[in-house]
Amino acid sequence: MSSLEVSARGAAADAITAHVPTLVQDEVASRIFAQDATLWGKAAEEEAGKRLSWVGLPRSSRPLLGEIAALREELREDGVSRIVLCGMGGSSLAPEVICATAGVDIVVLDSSSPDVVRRAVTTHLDRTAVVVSSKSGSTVETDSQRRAFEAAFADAGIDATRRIVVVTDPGSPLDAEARGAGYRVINADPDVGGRYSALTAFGLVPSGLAGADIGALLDDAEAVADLLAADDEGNPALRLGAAMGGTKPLRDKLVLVDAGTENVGFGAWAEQLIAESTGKDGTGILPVVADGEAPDHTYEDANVVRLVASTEDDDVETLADQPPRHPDSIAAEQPGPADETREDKAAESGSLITVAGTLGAQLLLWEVATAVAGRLLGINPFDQPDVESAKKAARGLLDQAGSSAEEPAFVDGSVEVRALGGDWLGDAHTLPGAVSALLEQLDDTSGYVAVMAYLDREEDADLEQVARTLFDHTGRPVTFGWGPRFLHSTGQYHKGGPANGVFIQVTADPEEDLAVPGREFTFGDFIAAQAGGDAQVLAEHGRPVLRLHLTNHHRGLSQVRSALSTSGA
Ligand SMILES: O=P(O)(O)OC[C@H]1O[C@](O)(CO)[C@@H](O)[C@@H]1O
Repeated sequence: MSSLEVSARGAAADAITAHVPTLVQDEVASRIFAQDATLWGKAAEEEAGKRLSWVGLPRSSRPLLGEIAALREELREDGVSRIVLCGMGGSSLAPEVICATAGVDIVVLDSSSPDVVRRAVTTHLDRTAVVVSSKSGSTVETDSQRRAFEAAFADAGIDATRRIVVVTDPGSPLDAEARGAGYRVINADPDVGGRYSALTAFGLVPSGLAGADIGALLDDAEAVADLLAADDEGNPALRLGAAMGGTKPLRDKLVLVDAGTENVGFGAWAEQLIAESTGKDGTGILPVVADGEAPDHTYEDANVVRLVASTEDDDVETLADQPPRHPDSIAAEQPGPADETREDKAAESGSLITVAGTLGAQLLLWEVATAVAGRLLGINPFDQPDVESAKKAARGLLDQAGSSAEEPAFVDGSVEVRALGGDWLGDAHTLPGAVSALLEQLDDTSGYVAVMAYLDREEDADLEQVARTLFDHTGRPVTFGWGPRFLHSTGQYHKGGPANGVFIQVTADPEEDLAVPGREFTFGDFIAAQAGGDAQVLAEHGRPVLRLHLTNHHRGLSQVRSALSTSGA
C-alpha cells in the first residue's frame, strides 16, 4: 500500500475529472519537480524562480542528519533536555507538528506576549537550549525572543554560545550577527520559502534536536516523490490540487477535519501553507481547522477534507483505483438511501476529500497540491504581499509606543469595545450587542468569522471553543488564530483574500510587562502594536473589526467567552 492515498466525492471529484487530464497533458507535475518557474504566469516567474527548491529536499536535506545528531548528542552531554524554538510561521509550524506526531517535547515560542515569553525564558533555563529560526533574520518577534533569552542566560551565568543554535538563510542579518556572537549557525536552503520549508533545516534542526526521527521523515517524503512528480491521472497531488482549487463554483473554505490521522496538529501547518500561498488578489482558499465531524460543514462553499489514519485503507481508495467520474456515471455511484452514511450525505450535497499518509509524505503532497491549486486559481503561490502592510503598521504604532489607543466606543464590565471598518456598530452598547452587530455583517453564503486572540494559547486555551459555538450559531465557517502567530499564517488571506470576513480581535493587558533588551519598546508595547496595526490594515481594507480589550484578564475573558457562546452571539 502506498504511504499516500487520496479520494474525493461530490464537487471535489468533479473538479478532479474536469482538471486532472489537462494538468497531466500540460505536464504540470513533472515541471514542478523540474523547478519550472513559468507555471504560474509572467508576474510570478521571478519569485517562483527562487522558491521551488523544496521539491528536492527529501534528498538534498540528508547531509543535515549527521550534523543534527551530533549536535543533539553534544547538547545532551551538556545537560540539555529542553528545546525551545523561537520562530514564526514557516519557521516553527512544521517542527510543532513533527514533534507532536513523533511524541517528543518541544516548546514552540511564537508569541510576543510578555507573560508567554517570560514563562519560556524562566522555566528550567539550566537545562534549556534555544533554536532561533528566521529565514529573513528580520522578524521582530523572533529577534525580541532571542534578546530575552540572551539576557536570561547572561543573568544565569550560562554561556549562550553553548545554548543558542541559529537557523537562518545564508547572508541574512541574523546570519552575520549570530556568527559574530559565536553561536552555532546552520544555514537553510535560500531557495525555499518559509511555508514550504518543513523539510529544510527549519523543520529538521529543532525537530531532530528534540528527538524526532527526522531520517524517517525524509524517507517517507522520498518514498512518494516520484509518485508526486508523475504526469499521471493517479497522481495524488494533481488530484488534491484540482480538488482544492478547481471546484466550480469555487468552494473556497477548505475544512480540515481530523478524522483519526496520526499526524498530530497537521491542520495548523497546512493552514499557513494554503492560506498564505493562495489568499491574494481577492481570491484564495481559506483553511478552516475544524473540530467535530465532516458532515457538519454542509454550507455551499465548503470543501471538506477528512484526514484519516494511514492504516484505514478500507475507508480510502487510492485514486488510481477510482476511474475519473463521468457525469452520467455519478448517479450510478450514489449509494442507495438505505446504506447512506452521514459522510455519503455530506458528499452528495457537498464536496468531500479523504487523505491518508505518513507525515513526511503529506508534507510533500500538500506542498505540490498547493502549487497546483495556485496555478488553477491564477495566483502566485510563493509571495505574501499583504503581510508586510501589517508589519509596517505595527512599526508605525511602535514609534508611537506608549500613546494611548483610540478611545473605546464603550466599556462593558472588564471589556473595552472598539469597532473599526465601518459604522456597523449602530446603537449597540453592550458586549453581546456589539457581537450581534458584527455578525449581522456576515454574508450568509460566502462569509467567515475570524477570531484572533492575542492571548496565551496555553493558559487561555479553552477560548478556542468559541469557534464551535460561533459556528453552531452562524452556520458559517469560523477560524480561530492566536496572535501574533496567525499573522504569519491566515493573516495574508484576511487582507489579500476575498473581502468576506468579519473579525473579532481579543487583547489583554499583560500580568507584567517585559523589556526587550536593547530596544526602546517592551513586549507589551510590541504585541499591542501588532494587534493595533493588523486591525488598522483590516479596517483600511473595509473589513469590519470588533476589538475587545480585557482590562481584567479573568473577568474580561469570561465575559467574552459568554458573549461568543450564548445564543445572543
Ligand atoms: O522565517 P522568517 O523570515 O522569520 O519569517 C517567518 C514567517 O513570516 C512570513 O515571512 C510572513 O508571515 C512567513 O512567510 C514566514 O514563514
